[in-house]
Amino acid sequence: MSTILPLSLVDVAVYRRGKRLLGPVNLTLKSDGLTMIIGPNGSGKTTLLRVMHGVERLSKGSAQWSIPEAEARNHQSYVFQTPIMLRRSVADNLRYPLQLQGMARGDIEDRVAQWSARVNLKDRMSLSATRLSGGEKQRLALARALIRRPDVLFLDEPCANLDGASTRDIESILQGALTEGTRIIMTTHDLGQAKRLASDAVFMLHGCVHETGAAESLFSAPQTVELQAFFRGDIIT
Ligand SMILES: Nc1ncnc2c1ncn2[C@@H]1O[C@H](COP(=O)(O)OP(=O)(O)OP(=O)(O)O)[C@@H](O)[C@H]1O
Repeated sequence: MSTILPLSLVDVAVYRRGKRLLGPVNLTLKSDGLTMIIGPNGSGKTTLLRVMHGVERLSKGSAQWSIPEAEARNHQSYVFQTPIMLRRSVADNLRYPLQLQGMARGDIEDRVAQWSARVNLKDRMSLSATRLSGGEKQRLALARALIRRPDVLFLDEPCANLDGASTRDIESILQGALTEGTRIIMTTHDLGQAKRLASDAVFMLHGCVHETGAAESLFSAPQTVELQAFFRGDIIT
């Protein structure tokens, strides 16, 4: 169970060059489960995720964890759509976040062995991470994010460029992390994935939270005509 949640966004807005990218957003994230952020292209999903992670400057409002933000940052990991690899071996990529934390060498090696097995990269450990396939890179990115045991994991479209088998691998790693109590907040364009993984969902439209709720009710009985249209696959303007 997370220690840094809930996260409260109060009247948050982000403007860039006079254009409103987000807001006003009022949203509270409770302490467990997987929140899926869905919505059409350009609706503000990534901006919302970045606001939550504290890497997007707010033009208005506040985003507050249950502990001071600087401290809360140490308990979060963020995985990008296109994984960024260190130009080093797979093993070194896994060691790196633990070295930054100042963990003892023996403990690092134990943790690295554990995670290389969990994400099925054991036989790739000495290979340069840049030579991995797309699916392997994303598994490594996830392992590198989870190896620190963050309270909260943010993921921006982690399966966007992956085939079915790789997507299944990623979802199974996420299910494992959820079972261990990691709080996950992610975006996806894949409604099937949203239904498979989400415990609650946030539907973004034109930079605002248009509808939100428990996944079960939101997917089976969307309340707004816009979300109904989105689920039908209509173009929403
Ligand atoms: N740094 C920026 N400066 C100006 N405009 C930006 C910036 N970042 C994003 N935008 C614009 O803000 C809007 C919201 O973008 P965002 O990436 O959050 O949407 P999204 O829902 O994640 O989109 P997609 O599904 O296409 O990834 C878009 O119109 C985008 O073009």
